[in-house]
Amino acid sequence: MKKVLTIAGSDCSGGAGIQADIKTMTAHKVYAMSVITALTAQNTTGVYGVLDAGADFVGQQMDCVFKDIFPDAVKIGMVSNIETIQMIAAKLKEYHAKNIVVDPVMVSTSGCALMQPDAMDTLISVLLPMGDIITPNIPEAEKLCGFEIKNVEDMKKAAEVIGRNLSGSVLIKGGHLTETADDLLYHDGEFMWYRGERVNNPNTHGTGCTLSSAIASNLALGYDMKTSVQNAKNYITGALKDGLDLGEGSGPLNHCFNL
Ligand SMILES: Nc1ncnc2c1ncn2[C@@H]1O[C@H](COP(=O)(O)OP(=O)(O)O)[C@@H](O)[C@H]1O
Ligand SMILES: Cc1ncc(COP(=O)(O)O)c(N)n1
Repeated sequence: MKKVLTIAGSDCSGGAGIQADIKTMTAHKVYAMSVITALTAQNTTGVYGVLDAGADFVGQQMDCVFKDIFPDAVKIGMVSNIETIQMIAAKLKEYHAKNIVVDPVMVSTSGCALMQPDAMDTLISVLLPMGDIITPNIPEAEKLCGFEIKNVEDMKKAAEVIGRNLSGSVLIKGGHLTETADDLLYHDGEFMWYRGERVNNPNTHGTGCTLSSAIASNLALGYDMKTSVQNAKNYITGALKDGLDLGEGSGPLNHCFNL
């Protein structure tokens, strides 16, 4: 069985973070492991509290995982502070982790900050360059490239600017555009569009976490980058189309729609 590790924050309401990641990985029939960076008290309406696990304890969890059940792929989500980011980067290097997917989580779908503002530079300079692929949404890509993204042309420019200093691929997710849900991959100097049917579903809590975990699962299963992104895109579209409607705010997806 292939094994995938998520390094992310816990979402007690089960729609995003570690919980979304484990459900997605399980639906892909890979063995899921988790290193928890922070506990969040959140639900579909907002994030009400964050309790950091602390860099040392994150490092200890990573030691336990990598020394025993070595993952075939690693997905990184919410990492809220500088020390934790540095610890994760050091451990990924120490253990020669492979198939690294970095989702630069900054703000939740409900609009709450999940990363301390002063951690941005460390994320950009230390963690993003370690990714085989990074998966910013449009607001995150805007922060990374420094200009506004209003249309698909801007997405291309942003992908090129963000990818310039990285050896891995950049996937800019188009979920925040209003007409389409097309994602753009910048891979080995080439652009590739993943055209997605825009699903009329306001319940998008955890879409980014789910997509990045689906990519990591596909990489672990041995698919190449382009195929992994396509398979993950098909999975997220299916999970959205299933139309689960839970909670008062932007609800979670049905991760098990295909089982
Ligand atoms: N309404 C929608 N219909 C179809 N796909 C969507 C929709 N909203 C988001 N997606 C897809 O979900 C994935 C996550 O994108 P996005 O919501 O932009 O990320 P994030 O959750 O990080 O903000 C992308 O593949 C995006 O195209
Ligand atoms: C612990 C945690 N991690 C990440 C997100 C972002 O979720 P989304 O996938 O909707 O951007 C979240 N709301 N909570």
